[in-house]
Amino acid sequence: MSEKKPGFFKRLFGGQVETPPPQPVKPDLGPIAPNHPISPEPPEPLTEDPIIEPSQVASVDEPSEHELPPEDDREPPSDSETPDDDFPPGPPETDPDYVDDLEDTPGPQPAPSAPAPAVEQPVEETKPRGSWFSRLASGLKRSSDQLGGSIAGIFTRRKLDDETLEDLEDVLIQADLGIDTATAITESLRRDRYERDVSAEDVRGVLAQEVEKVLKPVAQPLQIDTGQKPFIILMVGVNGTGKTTTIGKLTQKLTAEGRSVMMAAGDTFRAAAIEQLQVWGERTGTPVISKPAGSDASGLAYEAVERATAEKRDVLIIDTAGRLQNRDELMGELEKIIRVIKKLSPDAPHAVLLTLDATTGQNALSQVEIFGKRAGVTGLVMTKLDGTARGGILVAIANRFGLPVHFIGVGEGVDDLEPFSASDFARAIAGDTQA
Ligand SMILES: Nc1nc2c(ncn2[C@@H]2O[C@H](COP(=O)(O)OP(=O)(O)OP(=O)(O)O)[C@@H](O)[C@H]2O)c(=O)[nH]1
Repeated sequence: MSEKKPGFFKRLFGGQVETPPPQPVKPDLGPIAPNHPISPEPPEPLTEDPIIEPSQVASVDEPSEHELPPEDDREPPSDSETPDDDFPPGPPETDPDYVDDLEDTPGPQPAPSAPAPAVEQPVEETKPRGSWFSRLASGLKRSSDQLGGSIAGIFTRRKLDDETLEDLEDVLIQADLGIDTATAITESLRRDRYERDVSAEDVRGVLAQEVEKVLKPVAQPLQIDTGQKPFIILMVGVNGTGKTTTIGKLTQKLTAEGRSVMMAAGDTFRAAAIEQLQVWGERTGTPVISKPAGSDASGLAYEAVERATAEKRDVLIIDTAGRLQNRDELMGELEKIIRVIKKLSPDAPHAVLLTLDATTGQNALSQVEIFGKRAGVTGLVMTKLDGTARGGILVAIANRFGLPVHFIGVGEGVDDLEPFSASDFARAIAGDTQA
C-alpha cells in the first residue's frame, strides 16, 4: 500500500504487473481500510470498540430464522469454466418454499436502530495522483502493450496485403475486441490503404477510431431522476466483480454532489461485504441498512426502500450477493429481490447496474446476457481495467449489447472510478498515452 501509485491513464494502459487468471476473490477492504483486512474465512465476531456512530448506521438486528449459510467460496468464472454442482447452497431465500412464504407475507417492519458492529475507521492514503487519463492509460497498459506489440510485429516493413490483414484480425480477436470490431478495423484499412506501406502507428490510429465509434453510443452517464425519491439503484454481478466497492465509490460521488444517499447491505451472504459498506457509510456520513449475515436479502431490500422513502432520501443503493449467472436458483433470488422492491415502488429499481470484472474476459459476455435478461440490467460498470490484458472485452460487449457503460474502475481507491469516456478509452487501448 505504500507503493507510489501512477496516474489513472497510466494505470489503465501502463501496469506491468502480471495479472493471474481469475482467482477466488479475497474479500478485503483494500485501500478503504488498509489496516483492517477482513478475512475471507467464515465471519468472526467483531470485537473492537464501535467507531461508527449509532446514528450513522441502521442495523436491523432481528434474529434470523435461518442458519447462517456457509461462506461463499465460489470461484469467479473463467472463460473455460462452467460452474459445477459442488457450490454451497445460497442464502435462505434461494429455497423455493422460503421464497413463496416470504412473498405471501407483508414486508417486515423496520426494527429500531442499533449500534453498528465495530469497524475500524478507514485510513485515507495520501498518494500522488495523476490525471484520470494518465491513470486510465496506466491501468490499460497491459491491454495496449499486448495489442501494440502484436501490431508492431505484423507491420514492420510490410505492405498491407491479405496476409497482414488476416494476422491483424487474429490479433484483434485475441485481444477480446470481438469479431465485428476486428473486421471493421481490418476492412477500414483494406479500403483505405491496401497494397500500401502501413506503419504500426497508422494501424493504431485506425484502431482508436474504430473502437471509439463502437463505444461512443454506450458512454452514457448515470442519470439520477430527481423525480424519484428515492432513486433506487440495485447493484448486481458475479462474485468479487466489485459491487460493494463500486457502491462505496458511487456513494462518495453522489454525496459530494450534495445528494442524500442511503445504502443497503443486501449482500447478506458475506459478512465482510456488510462491514465494507458500513465503513463507506462512516466515511461518507451515509446511513447503511443492514442485518446480520445470513438474513434474507429481500426483506432487507424491502425495509431499506421503506426507510429511504420515509426519510425522503435522494438515492438508495442496494448491494446484492455475488452470484454466477448460470446458477438458476441464485438468479431466481435476484428476481425475487426485484419483485419485493416493486411492492413498494412499482417502477423501481430505477437503475440496475451490473459490475463486470475486466480480467474475466469472454465470460463477461454471458454475464451481461443473463443478468440482462433476468435482472433487467440498465447499465454497466467495468472494474479492474488496471493491470488486465483483456480490456478489449468492453468493446465486444458494447458492440453486442449496446448497454450504457456508466463507469469504469482502474483501481481500488475512491477516485479510481470515473464516468466512462469513449475517446479516452479508445486512445488508451490503442496505446496513446499522451494526456
Ligand atoms: N484492482 C482493482 N481492484 C478492484 C477494483 N474494483 C474493486 N476491486 C477490488 O476487488 C475486490 C472485490 O471487490 P468487492 O467490491 O468486494 O466485490 P463484490 O462484487 O462486492 O464481491 P462479492 O460480494 O463477493 O460478490 C476488492 O478487493 C476490491 O478492492 C478495480 O477497479 N481495480
